[in-house]
Amino acid sequence: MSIAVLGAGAFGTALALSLSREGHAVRIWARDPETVASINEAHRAPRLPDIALPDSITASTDIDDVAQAGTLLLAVPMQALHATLARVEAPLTGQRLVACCKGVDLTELTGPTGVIAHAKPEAIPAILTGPSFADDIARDLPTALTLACADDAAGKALQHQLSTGALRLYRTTDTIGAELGGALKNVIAIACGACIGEGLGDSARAALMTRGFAEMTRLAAKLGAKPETLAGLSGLGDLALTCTSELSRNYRFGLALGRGEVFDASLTVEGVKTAEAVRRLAERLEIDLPICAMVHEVGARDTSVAEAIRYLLNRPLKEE
Ligand SMILES: NC(=O)C1=CN([C@@H]2O[C@H](COP(=O)(O)OP(=O)(O)OC[C@H]3O[C@@H](n4cnc5c(N)ncnc54)[C@H](OP(=O)(O)O)[C@@H]3O)[C@@H](O)[C@H]2O)C=CC1
Ligand SMILES: O=C(CO)COP(=O)(O)O
Repeated sequence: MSIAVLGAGAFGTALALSLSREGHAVRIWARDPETVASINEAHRAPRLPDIALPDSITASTDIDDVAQAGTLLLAVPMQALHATLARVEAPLTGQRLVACCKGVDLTELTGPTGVIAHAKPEAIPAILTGPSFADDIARDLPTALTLACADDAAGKALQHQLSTGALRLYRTTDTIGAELGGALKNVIAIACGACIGEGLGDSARAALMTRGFAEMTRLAAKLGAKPETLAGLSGLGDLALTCTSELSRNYRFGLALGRGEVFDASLTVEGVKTAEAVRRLAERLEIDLPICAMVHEVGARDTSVAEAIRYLLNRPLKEE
């Protein structure tokens, strides 16, 4: 079954490259004609500029043409997913739509598989998520990810189709758990970056990671996810990576907040809008997610990092 990627950013291009090494010819849809020309003529993607692409990776601005592939990897930012799917006019009956984005949609308050199910009910939704930097995948470094699909037969087929020599996929049917882990870890990574940027130290970061994980599992349990999914690659695994590495844009965004520096607005930082969506979800479900709430306020510049930390430290003492 053929594979195509919607979105010519760092992650979509890295996945295309990884699959091309297994002999797949991969087509990429990009909205920008200059990006398409760069991929087809210079064999470079502007958002992954240091890596040369093989001839077997080609690009087009014609989304309906690219979207004919049996497996479509959806690698646009979370808040652009619905609009990108809406651009595809032809029905996607029985096609496997694999979300590669991390977040919660601000309009629908669902993760990417919910958005896919709503926008393209005739397709099979899945999500590929877990600890991986695009650059590592592009350089063929060892990586392990979670492939979640409620349809287990389709999930098995995708696991085999998308695994490569360096990219090892584990499988689950728990799409809610997989997508919430990937979405929420970005919010906690912003908190951890802000903590280090403010000079509060590694002990405080460990506390934020642990209590942040408690918030992740609390929300996930309320939405019917399995606890073991949150404890796996898509949850704890990605939390560990993103909260400790300066390669993460979410972590670096937090660092800039803590240091009072300006951050490059052209970079994709999923945790900001996810924090807002999660705040709304928490209010709707009547659950307490104080770290996520503080990230939302600090990201919106309503509260300073120092005030947010003071608030978290002064909450009533309770059992762990
Ligand atoms: N980079 C990474 O290491 C990883 C990223 N991810 C996830 O992958 C997703 C994409 O991230 P990444 O590839 O890094 O992001 P990039 O910023 O590198 O690229 C984003 C891509 O989406 C396109 N895009 C942006 N806005 C829109 C829009 N409104 N409509 C259509 N296309 C749009 C961009 O086009 P243009 O260039 O024209 O702006 C670009 O092709 C995110 O959810 C991220 O969390 C997951 C794992 C690892
Ligand atoms: O999701 C990622 C790592 O798993 C990439 O993190 P950033 O989006 O913070 O760069």
